[in-house]
Amino acid sequence: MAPTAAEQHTRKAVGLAARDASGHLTPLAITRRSTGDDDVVIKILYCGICHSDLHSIKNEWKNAKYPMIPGHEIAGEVTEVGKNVTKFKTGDRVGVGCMVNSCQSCESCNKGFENHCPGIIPTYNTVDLDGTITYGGYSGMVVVHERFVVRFPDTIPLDKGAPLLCAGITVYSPMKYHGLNVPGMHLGVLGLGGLGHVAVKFGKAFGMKVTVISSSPGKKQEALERLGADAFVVSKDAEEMKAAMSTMDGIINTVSANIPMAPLLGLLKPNGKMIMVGLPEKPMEIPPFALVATNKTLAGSCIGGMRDTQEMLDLAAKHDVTADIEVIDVEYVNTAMERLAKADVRYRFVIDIGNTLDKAAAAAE
Ligand SMILES: NC(=O)c1ccc[n+]([C@@H]2O[C@H](COP(=O)([O-])OP(=O)(O)OC[C@H]3O[C@@H](n4cnc5c(N)ncnc54)[C@H](O)[C@@H]3O)[C@@H](O)[C@H]2O)c1
Ligand SMILES: [Zn+2]
Ligand SMILES: [Zn+2]
Repeated sequence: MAPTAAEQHTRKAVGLAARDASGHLTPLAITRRSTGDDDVVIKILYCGICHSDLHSIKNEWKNAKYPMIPGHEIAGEVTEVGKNVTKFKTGDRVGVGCMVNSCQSCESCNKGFENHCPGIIPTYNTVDLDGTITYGGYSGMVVVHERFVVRFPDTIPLDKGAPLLCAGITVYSPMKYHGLNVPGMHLGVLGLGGLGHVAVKFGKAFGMKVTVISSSPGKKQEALERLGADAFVVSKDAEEMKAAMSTMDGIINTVSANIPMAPLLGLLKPNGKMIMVGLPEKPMEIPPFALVATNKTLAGSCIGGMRDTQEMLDLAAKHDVTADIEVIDVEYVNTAMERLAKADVRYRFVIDIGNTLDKAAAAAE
């Protein structure tokens, strides 16, 4: 008789869980499934903090299941593989992003777009195919079907590489599929946070002209000097916005809050495209003329498929694209969340799980 889900989940692990919409994270003992034939067991060393983790633990998308262990920018090392696994072996440096399973047989899955599968299993806050709750990467280990594991190229450090698993693929995918990766094109990056700063780096890697559009004038110098952007427009500055009107071929909109859209759509050339990747809590108001008058496109984009995620990592290695990070201890995670809510991070917090989780868990006992 096949083992029940509970019988399969015998591997002890510890994670940082939110228990309610306060989002406060504290250690929680959990179990993960024992190694299935297609599974890769990963010792998690680093996990990035995505703004989606913050939206989720605070139940801003109204779908939280507590206790919730967030984290979908997972980097670590393989410690064991199931007997059917061919892509990975013990000791490999690997990553896991926003999903850990899908139906693996629908049209989307067959085309490599597991991110569009109606049966997608996100890395946390959902129920896996075996009926158990998924827990994310703010945790010591995870067991994942090999299809949803990617390999880090040797030159990408795991700490600076972890954010590529969500922030990287989320901006890379729309650039690829909306043709916003052409040398000489003018790309606007709206919002200079975790996603935005990686978009700037990919834009430059593709040979584009990149303009950051931000509400924070204080980020101008580092956007130009450190991240290599060509120009910086302060979205609250009417003169600067006017000067930049109708100049951009595309905009990747990474802003996590509701902001007026019409002036931003005005930055696009005729036929220009704005791709939404930010997920504010409330519906957006779009004045029809802002789109219709000069044939603009407003589109959305959700992470990316597994093949594209590996392609993105390989390209990142080739062009030396990694995240600018602040590595934190587990004890600091709640403070980091408060700072992320205030956009006070340059540009991604990454939790040093490997060196600090066990100590924090022991202290909490
Ligand atoms: N589409 C996807 O697949 C996908 C994947 C990952 C994240 N996301 C979403 O993308 C958004 C950004 O994620 P992130 O991790 O880069 O977050 P982040 O907090 O690092 O960056 C968000 C940026 O938005 C800016 N911002 C916030 N409020 C603003 C306001 N009122 N006016 C102007 N700018 C403002 C911040 O200054 C910051 O630069 C979040 O909503 C997240 O949930 C979507
Ligand atoms: Zn994310
Ligand atoms: Zn599918």
